[in-house]
Amino acid sequence: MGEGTSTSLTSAGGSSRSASQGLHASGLTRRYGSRTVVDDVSFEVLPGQVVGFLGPNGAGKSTTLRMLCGLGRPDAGVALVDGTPVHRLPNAGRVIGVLLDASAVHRGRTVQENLSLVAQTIGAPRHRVPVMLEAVGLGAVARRRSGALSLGMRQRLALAVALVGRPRYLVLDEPLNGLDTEGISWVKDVVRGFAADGGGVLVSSHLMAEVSTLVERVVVIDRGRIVQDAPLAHVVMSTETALCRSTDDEQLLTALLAAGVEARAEGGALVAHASTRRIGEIAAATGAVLLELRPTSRELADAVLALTEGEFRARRGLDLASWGTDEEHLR
Ligand SMILES: Nc1ncnc2c1ncn2[C@@H]1O[C@H](COP(=O)(O)OP(=O)(O)OP(=O)(O)O)[C@@H](O)[C@H]1O
Repeated sequence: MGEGTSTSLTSAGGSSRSASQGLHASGLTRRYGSRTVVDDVSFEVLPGQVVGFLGPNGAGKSTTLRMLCGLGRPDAGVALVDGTPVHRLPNAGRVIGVLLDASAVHRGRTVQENLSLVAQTIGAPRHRVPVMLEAVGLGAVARRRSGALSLGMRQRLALAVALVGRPRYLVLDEPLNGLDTEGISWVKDVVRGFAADGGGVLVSSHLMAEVSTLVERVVVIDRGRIVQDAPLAHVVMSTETALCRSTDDEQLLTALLAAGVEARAEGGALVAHASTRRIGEIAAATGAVLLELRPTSRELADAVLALTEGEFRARRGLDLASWGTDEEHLR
């Protein structure tokens, strides 16, 4: 693949894959004083995957991402990149593209200077700089001081920084913040294209609706511990609400209500607030023949809230609204 060609936004991922390939967090642990803020965290991001890293404020996402990129040393555990401990990589910037803090640019330097500095530091070819600036839509402001950029433009510059070395992996902390609708859709396309070319992406975001249209797997962290690591489809599958149809829905509805299950007829089926197992048992006891029984899906935000609810309950004064809505985060 030629450098600086029309494939400039794509990853350097290859088609052959060995068992050790991928980004692996293995038992990562970080303590601040007596507090363990990341506790024995393990998960992986394989080439070609886009994985969402989700959790409430203060859950330990950024701390984990920093360790994964080699920017923070764990107190225990190790971060592996294609089988090599990240801190042993001679030039991690060419392997992992990192967007951790879009405002971490030299505000007095121009957009072009900032990107050139990074390219020089990680040994990326000089011609990648103008190519990347054009690719992220900053070609026209290349000579503008970075401090004068809008938040959305800073995000684009940060993405250019992450991509300039044609890495195999991307680690993106809140890459959608500050972007308008077009910008969000553009970043998502970049991420999808990167993964389609064999790169692996780990992305953290509070914009659940956006995440749910981007990732194929979800890792949820709460109070420093992984509470879920599963395909998106599995995570959004509700364990509390199911849809069912039987040869006699009226009889089944009566039986469900009699058993104390909240249920209603809807669109030629029954929607019942119980597990599929419970509904199956009630149907069997009634002698109803089930034609269909499946869990319904729910919003990703609701699923993650359900997984991390204890945290919110524990924090007085901070209710579920502390997640905010997508709109609030976009403001
Ligand atoms: N340098 C530090 N010194 C002490 N505590 C820290 C430090 N950095 C982070 N923490 C604490 O570690 C915990 C995890 O923080 P972290 O930034 O990783 O969470 P997060 O999930 O990224 O949160 P957010 O969604 O708000 O960005 C928090 O309680 C935070 O206060």
